[in-house]
Amino acid sequence: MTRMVVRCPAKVNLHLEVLGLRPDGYHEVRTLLAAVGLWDELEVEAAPPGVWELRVEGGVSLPADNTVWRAAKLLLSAFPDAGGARVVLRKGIPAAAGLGGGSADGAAALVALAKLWGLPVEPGQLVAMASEIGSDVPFFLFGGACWATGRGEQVLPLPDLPRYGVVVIPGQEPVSTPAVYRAWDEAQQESALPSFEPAPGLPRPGAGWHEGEGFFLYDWLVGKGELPFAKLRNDLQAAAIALFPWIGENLALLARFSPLTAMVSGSGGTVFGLFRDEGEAVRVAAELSPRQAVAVPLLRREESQLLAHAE
Ligand SMILES: C[C@@](CO)(OP(=O)(O)O)[C@H](O)COP(=O)(O)OP(=O)(O)OC[C@H]1O[C@@H](n2ccc(N)nc2=O)[C@H](O)[C@@H]1O
Ligand SMILES: Nc1ncnc2c1ncn2[C@@H]1O[C@H](COP(=O)(O)OP(=O)(O)O)[C@@H](O)[C@H]1O
Repeated sequence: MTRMVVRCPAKVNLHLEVLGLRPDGYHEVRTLLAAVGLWDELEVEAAPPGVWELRVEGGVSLPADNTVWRAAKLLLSAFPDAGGARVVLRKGIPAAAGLGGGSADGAAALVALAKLWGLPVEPGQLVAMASEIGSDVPFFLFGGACWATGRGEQVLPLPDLPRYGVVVIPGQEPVSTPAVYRAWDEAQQESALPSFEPAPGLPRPGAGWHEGEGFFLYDWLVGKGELPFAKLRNDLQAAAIALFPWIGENLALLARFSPLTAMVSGSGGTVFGLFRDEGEAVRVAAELSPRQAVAVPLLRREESQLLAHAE
């Protein structure tokens, strides 16, 4: 294999609980992540050892230490003789929007370069490298719908969701994830809640797990019901809106169309609405078009497998 093109999907957080600030500076979260059909494209071509070139297309300029380069560095430090690469990253996913584009690119770079260089990477090693790149990166190795805990890097794959239609409004300016988490911290201090001490591996009642009720996705998981739309929420939403009031305005616009649920994705500024099917999502997006709204499908696991799209 000397050349490969991999498509990298975006994600939305259908549910995001923030449990508290951890001693390591990250926040303990529980989140329902779902891959959606909004894509970046990563093209990798084999080159002699020592050659590394990355061209980014799509009007976005990325930091030198971007997620694609970080993926390559991790592989090269584990396999120093792996080789070189010429890479083109075509950005279709808006950056710093809560859609996980950088994380998807990092995961795609790991799998594409490992394949290109023929590296014997163990699955566990790949997941460990992914979590080193970023908290949301392991999710993209699994795709579909996943429940993620810890700082978001501990991922449990879930069954595919029904074919809901999603309308996303990406927003008008980049939103910094650390700034939104900091705003969440400040809001907690004002309400004088204690900070969070993680006890890894132990389910904690009160978040996702409702005492007496069990895991709040249980009925859906065992095929006994719909997603619990009324219980889905994003704990970062208020902080994101406080920093960027236009996020709240976009949310209000979506709410007019009676979605099953509508919320901020991750730390924003994307807001999304969930609709019964793709046809309804397409009609809503057409009415919201001045706000750059797009209708995107929720992807089945099979459709969001990174290598499944390799040419
Ligand atoms: C909010 C979420 C929800 O899925 O997504 P985005 O809005 O970024 O897409 C994630 O928690 C973002 O994950 P990700 O973007 O991978 O974050 P990382 O690169 O690991 O961390 C960037 C910074 O965000 C903060 N951070 C991130 C994850 C986490 N659980 N707690 C944090 O406090 C920290 O300040 C960290 O230095
Ligand atoms: N491959 C990449 N694509 C986009 N942004 C990247 C990438 N690598 C690093 N970044 C940096 O990560 C930040 C967050 O990007 P992104 O993953 O798009 O958003 P979010 O974390 O909100 O989902 C960007 O502002 C950018 O500086």
